[in-house]
Amino acid sequence: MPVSTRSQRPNESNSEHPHDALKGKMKALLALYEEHKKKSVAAAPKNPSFGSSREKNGRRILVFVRVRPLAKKETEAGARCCVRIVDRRDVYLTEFAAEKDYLRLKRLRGRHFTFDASFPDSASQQEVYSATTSELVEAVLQGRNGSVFCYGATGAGKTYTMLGTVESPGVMVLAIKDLFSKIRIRSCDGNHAVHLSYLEVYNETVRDLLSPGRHLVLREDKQGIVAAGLTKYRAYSTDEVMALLQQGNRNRTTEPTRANETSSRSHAILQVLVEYRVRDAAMNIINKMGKLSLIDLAGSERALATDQRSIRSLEGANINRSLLALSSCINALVEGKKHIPYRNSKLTQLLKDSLGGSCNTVMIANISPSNLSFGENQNTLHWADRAKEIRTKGYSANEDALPVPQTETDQVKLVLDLQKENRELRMQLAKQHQKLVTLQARSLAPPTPPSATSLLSTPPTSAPPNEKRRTRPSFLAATHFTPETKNKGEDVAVRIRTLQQRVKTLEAELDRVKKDHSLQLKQKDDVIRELSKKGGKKVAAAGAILLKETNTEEVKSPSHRFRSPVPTAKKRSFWDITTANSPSVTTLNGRKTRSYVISELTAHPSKLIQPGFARKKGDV
Ligand SMILES: Nc1ncnc2c1ncn2[C@@H]1O[C@H](COP(=O)(O)OP(=O)(O)OP(=O)(O)O)[C@@H](O)[C@H]1O
Repeated sequence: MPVSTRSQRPNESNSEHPHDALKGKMKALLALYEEHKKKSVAAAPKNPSFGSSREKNGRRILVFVRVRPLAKKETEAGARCCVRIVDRRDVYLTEFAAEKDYLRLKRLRGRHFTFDASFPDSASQQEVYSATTSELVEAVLQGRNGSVFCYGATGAGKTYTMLGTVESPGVMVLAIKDLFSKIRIRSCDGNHAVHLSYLEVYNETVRDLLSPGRHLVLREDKQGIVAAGLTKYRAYSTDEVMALLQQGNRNRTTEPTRANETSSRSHAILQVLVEYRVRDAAMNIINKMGKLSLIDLAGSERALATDQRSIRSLEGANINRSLLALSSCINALVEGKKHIPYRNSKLTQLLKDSLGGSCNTVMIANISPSNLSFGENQNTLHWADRAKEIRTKGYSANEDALPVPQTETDQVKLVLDLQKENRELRMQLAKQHQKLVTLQARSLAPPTPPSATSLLSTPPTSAPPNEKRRTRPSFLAATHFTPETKNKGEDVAVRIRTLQQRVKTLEAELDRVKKDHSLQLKQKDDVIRELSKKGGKKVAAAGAILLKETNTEEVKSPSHRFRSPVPTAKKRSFWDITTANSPSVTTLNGRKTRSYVISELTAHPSKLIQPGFARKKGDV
């Protein structure tokens, strides 16, 4: 109703001045906006970091879902998209009525799931890697174990996610690249050693993919379940790891099934072990270790989806059996049962650490968007939803002592602390150097016992005599040279020899101190450089001062340690290798593998032949 407000006074009751109306509207709009903002914040995918999921009674397994694009075959078969991802977190699965089911034609049934993050078919490999695995790689470098496994029906995109193609490398490849670049940033003097092993579980037998031939036996030892005799390769560079990965993939068992032309018929586990040394508070060197397990499971499948013939049916039965064992373990873990039936299959024995140990675990559930795969998708999402409730134990006991800064203030504080420690170390070094110079001068001068006494008993420092000094044990306190106790008439030549010996010892000690110091400076500078990158301007400024200081030191870059050994022939990089559509080959035992051996290459056998990656997108 139009109201004339002209004659009304603004403070009159029931009157509404145009300004008031406007104000009211503004208020309502603001309230609406605030409400919307709150809702969208609540709906936005929470950062599924391990920090946030770290709780008293262990950490929850992080579960992600990835939808692959609709395949050409599916489109041709008239498939419709039945998966919708909202806010990168919620997955809506729609069940369409059958075309001829006229009564229910318009009736849609659906299910809704929420995960730590969900990736639509447009998500890139890098996006998936960054959200799911990059934190695990960082944690492995701090002595924690991490596992990533892909779960889903056959043809849902597990191998694509894990291995990828040469053009779009998957999680395994990106993790290894990231691991090496992180090591290069933080390592000093080849401090990190990377070992690699790659195995498959095929028909309930464990095989070494890097050295095929024998069946391996699983044993439980201090480190958990291990495959006895599994080859462990020491790797020095990303290229080397890629070559090993390709070698392993060529040996992996694959078969065309009705659902997927290169279906993985085995579960593959790539383990990357990182060993490194750190100093504890008492400056003792301690060894640490972090393990990253990257697992590409074979596809769960309906009997009809694959050929029901001979070997295939046996493979299918074994795959389903091990996946069933996996779901029993998930159930038992979720229900908090005391007995977890890990022993029911080789796969669950190998996954024991990832599911119930001290491990950061990530599950990536792969689904197809096709309504023809509704049943499989529902099944996958059901287990993924269940897995969300699994909690693994706390971090491993050998967790790194380096504090992880939470806020900018923490970072600034850490930088300042490190600067202070750095200054102290520099002072110590200067003092040691001064001592050496004095001793050298002393050795050249004619020996006069009383002055030698004063020299050696009083450290040459400008600090006041009563100043509290560091308690670092010094060789100067050694008892075997005490000039006061010597006779004045002692042979001068003997004294000089002794003194020269002391100088030698002192030089050796100084060398050691210098090395230690350089090592510590480098480690701290690396940390500061990293923090400066992460942190705000304050950190950058503080870091810059320190870097400036550090640059005056002669600290050798350790990066050379991570280069591959000098190649004898021109070494092809992983990226140079072509992926011609070579056919799979059959191995001696009759099973097919991902071997793509080109005839030209077989004439010159090399470690760096074709990668056994998943088929390209166009081949879907
Ligand atoms: N995100 C994706 N983008 C493009 N193509 C994809 C994607 N995911 C899967 N594909 C393609 O879908 C096909 C099947 O994928 P893949 O072989 O990875 O399935 P899988 O789950 O490993 O199957 P199986 O369990 O039978 O081994 C492949 O051709 C692959 O290239």
